[in-house]
Amino acid sequence: MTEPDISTTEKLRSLQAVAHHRPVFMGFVLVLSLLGTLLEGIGLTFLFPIIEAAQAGGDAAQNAGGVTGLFLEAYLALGLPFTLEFLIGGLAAVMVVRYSVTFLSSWLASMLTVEYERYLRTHAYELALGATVSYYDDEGSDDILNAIITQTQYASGAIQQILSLVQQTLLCLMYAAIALFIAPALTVLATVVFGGLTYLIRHVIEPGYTVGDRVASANERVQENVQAGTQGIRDIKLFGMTEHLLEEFHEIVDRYTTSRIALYRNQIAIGSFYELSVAIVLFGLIYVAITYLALSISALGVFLFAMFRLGPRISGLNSAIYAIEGNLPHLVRTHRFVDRLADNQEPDDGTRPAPDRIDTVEFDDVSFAYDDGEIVLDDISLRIDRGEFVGIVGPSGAGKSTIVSLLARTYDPTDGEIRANGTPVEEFDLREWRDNVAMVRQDPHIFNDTLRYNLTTGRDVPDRDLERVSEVAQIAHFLDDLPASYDTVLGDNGVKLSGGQRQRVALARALLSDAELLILDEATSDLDSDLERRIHETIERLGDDRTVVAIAHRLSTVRGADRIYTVEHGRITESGTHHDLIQNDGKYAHLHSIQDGSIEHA
Ligand SMILES: Nc1ncnc2c1ncn2[C@@H]1O[C@H](COP(=O)(O)OP(=O)(O)OP(=O)(O)O)[C@@H](O)[C@H]1O
Repeated sequence: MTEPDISTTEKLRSLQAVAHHRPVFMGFVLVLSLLGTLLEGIGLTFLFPIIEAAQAGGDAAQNAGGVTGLFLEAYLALGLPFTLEFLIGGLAAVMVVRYSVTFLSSWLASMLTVEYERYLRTHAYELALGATVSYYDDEGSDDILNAIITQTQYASGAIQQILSLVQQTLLCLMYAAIALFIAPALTVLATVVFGGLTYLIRHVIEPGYTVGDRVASANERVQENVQAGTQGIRDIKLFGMTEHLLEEFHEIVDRYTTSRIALYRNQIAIGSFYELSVAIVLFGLIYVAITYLALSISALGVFLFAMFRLGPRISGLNSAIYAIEGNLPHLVRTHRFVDRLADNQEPDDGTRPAPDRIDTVEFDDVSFAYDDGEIVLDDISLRIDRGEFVGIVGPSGAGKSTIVSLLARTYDPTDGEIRANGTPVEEFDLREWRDNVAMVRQDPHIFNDTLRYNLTTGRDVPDRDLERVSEVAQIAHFLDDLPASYDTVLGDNGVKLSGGQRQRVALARALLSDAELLILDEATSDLDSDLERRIHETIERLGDDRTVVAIAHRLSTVRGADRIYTVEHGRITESGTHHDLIQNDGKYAHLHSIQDGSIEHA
């Protein structure tokens, strides 16, 4: 899926969202950074009394004016001798605290980063599980997977970079303030030169977010390609698509690699070029300071030291900004994705408890169109009573599966109403309603877990219930062939089972749920007719409490139904028992005659 361009407002909104995540924790890290900066400043100004003490032969107190005077007062207050040894000791103590504080703030910042990644992933996954099926139809599950697994990882990197940016900015401001205090004119000159260099570099090198956006979109495509390759491996092999897929993969991975290298190269280039420039500029400043300004040795020492420390910080600042820009596209995409998920949540406005017993289900003039707007169901009206076996037949694409999707509320009607016991189904709590509906699809999902897990979906179920449904769904027939019986792992999407065995597992799973409505959407199509007939007979014998709706192309599947609806082009064109419909001599009779082989078909 192509993403629209990222606007500045969107970037700011994303950064704001990051800043609002755990604001107290973040505030604490920032306070620690500020403390680290102050301690660095104190450490730096320690150079004043140290140089002066060195010049005075060990005792700085003789000459204690200005900054040194402040240190003298502090030492007197603490009852410490104001000598070179104690000054160096003091500086060492300040540095120990300073670097301990920096360690703590960096550690907490990395904790925040990882924690933000966990938050983003969990939040996105929760929303993804609650999103509508039509959202999945539009977005594609591979994009959703990529957004949750990969994009969140890059996106969370932004939090650490933002904190590092703040740290670097504070340090820069502190060095600049000290330098300004010592030599205002020289500092202004240095600021102009450094500012000019920053401007130049940022206009010569491609912006971080442009390269970052290329990385993000290449990354998405890598994921799509690999997913197609792994999930569709059988068709890929059978249709000789390996080469084409690999060719595409190489192309995208090349783009990903070049963009990522460019991002790192630019980041390093900014750093290196800046450090070189700073070194050269500093020599110029030293020359100006010595030749034209009458600075004391201690002031000159501190000024130069501040400048030497400032240079790499400004370079670090630029790199941090570039890195943030590189990660911004991931962050913005992740936030967009989360917003889209939030906008596409399944409705939860139904407040009534769903009925424990469903006596009737009615479709009243129900029409439906998917997102593309084309009418798929047109004025469908039908009725299903408790204990009935209802069949739905019709040509491919007629709308049969859509009818039962509406019943399970995977989608809601565009027009008309579906009622259960006279109440519109939208008024029921969605989850409770779905507990009433057990659907078995033609191609059910089998979890890469044991047969037992696939039947119970993780619930505690007594063995006798397992055996009961296994008998009905004819699982017992192949159970002995499985090496560990119910505890056999069935492989990725049940790869170790045949199509018909997969269908039987899904059928048993549905029967075990004891839902009021059992919906079979081509659920036994992969079984031979004899096995299918036996399963259907057993299901029909389960009693009057079991309401069954079965969609089938093979008409023998629904031959025994209490009522059969024929659907054509989204409309119900006839209904009745098998006998009625044969008498009616309409579409059903026609399909029946084809399947019986009594007429030739083109
Ligand atoms: N998720 C979807 N988004 C858009 N259109 C869809 C979607 N699912 C189905 N359709 C369209 O709706 C129409 C009815 O599809 P449906 O699956 O209900 O038919 P069906 O009678 O069950 O077909 P089949 O017997 O082949 O399974 C088809 O034209 C199909 O292309």
